[in-house]
Amino acid sequence: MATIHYEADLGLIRARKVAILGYGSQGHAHALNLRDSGVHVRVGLHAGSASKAKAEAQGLTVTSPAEAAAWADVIMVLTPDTGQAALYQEAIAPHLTPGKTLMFAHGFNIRYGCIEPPAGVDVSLVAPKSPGHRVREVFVEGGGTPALVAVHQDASGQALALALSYAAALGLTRAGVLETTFSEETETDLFGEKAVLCGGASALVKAGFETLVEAGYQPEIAYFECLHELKLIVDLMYRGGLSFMRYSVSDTAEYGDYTGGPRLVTEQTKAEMKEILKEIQDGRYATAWIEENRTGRQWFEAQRAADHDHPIEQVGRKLRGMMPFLDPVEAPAPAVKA
Ligand SMILES: NC(=O)C1=CN([C@@H]2O[C@H](COP(=O)(O)OP(=O)(O)OC[C@H]3O[C@@H](n4cnc5c(N)ncnc54)[C@H](OP(=O)(O)O)[C@@H]3O)[C@@H](O)[C@H]2O)C=CC1
Ligand SMILES: CC[C@](O)(C(C)=O)C(=O)O
Ligand SMILES: [Mg+2]
Ligand SMILES: [Mg+2]
Repeated sequence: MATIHYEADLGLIRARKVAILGYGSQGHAHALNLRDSGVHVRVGLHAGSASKAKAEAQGLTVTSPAEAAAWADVIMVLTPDTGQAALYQEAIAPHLTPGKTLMFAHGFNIRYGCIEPPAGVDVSLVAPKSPGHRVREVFVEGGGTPALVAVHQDASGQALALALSYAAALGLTRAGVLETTFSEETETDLFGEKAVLCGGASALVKAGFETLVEAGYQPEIAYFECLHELKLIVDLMYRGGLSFMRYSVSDTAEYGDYTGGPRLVTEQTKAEMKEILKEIQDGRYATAWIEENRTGRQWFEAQRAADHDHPIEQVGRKLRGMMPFLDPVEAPAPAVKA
């Protein structure tokens, strides 16, 4: 049974100075939620950072990552995973004196041995099971998102209590903070995003859309059927599990669920999921991703560019533009053209 924390002593984190390195999806949410919970926060950003103006506009103090790391008792690393090892060497390690705490929102660099902190510091992880923008929005609404907590090094004997206090300041204990290890967090997170949440879901949505459009149906209908309505269906699962979704949809849809699902997600699909998990566990997947970044991310940027103007994206932009109540947003244009 998982150990789940719903309470923590906020006083511990309020008594520390916290540096948030990075101000992207997670960084802005952590910095703002901590600040609103009465914690002393500074943001560390590299020279020329596009995020700097946003952080300053929110009233946050922004310095270089090295200055923030030198100032802080707790250093939370919220920059992209594959750049963290270099940032650690340049800006964090020189200031990681005994008694400080190094924190992550994902265990990648510790799990795969890219960062090896010195003895004498605490190393922990608070990993929201949520995109950063929701971590902020749900906190502002008075709720919280679930999260995982893990300790890699406990020099002070207080590493878990401090990480839980940090999580509470983010609102995460309102939903539950599950104790885990860096390995379990890293491997399950990489598996979930690759096989189900991002890889699996977007491939399913695109294949459904393409099947309908190639058969001559209108792209607008295919968009609503395969992308827009998926959110509404997942919302039912989110609130009441698969059973409530099946209760809310028609019996005809439920019959389609039982007859269609197993034809698409077959034993072969599950065998591929197991292979994906094995590659994550033995480090092949992490090595490939680190190498892709080291060699300039050409393949990655080409995938991003190709999907940016996929027909489902073109028709989606037009339809969302007619529904301002959805609060439509545009992702930045890809760095390269398709
Ligand atoms: N995205 C999510 O919701 C989740 C992310 N995580 C983890 O959180 C961490 C951060 O990911 P995410 O929030 O997606 O990252 P983003 O890509 O959204 O943001 C990265 C931020 O880091 C800044 N940055 C880049 N390089 C440097 C540097 N050298 N020094 C200082 N700042 C830098 C960027 O600035 P600029 O853009 O101005 O260059 C940007 O503000 C990762 O470990 C990730 O695995 C965990 C759970 C969910
Ligand atoms: C599902 C993707 C994620 O793991 C997350 C939002 O939890 C990420 O790395 O962004
Ligand atoms: Mg995740
Ligand atoms: Mg992830």
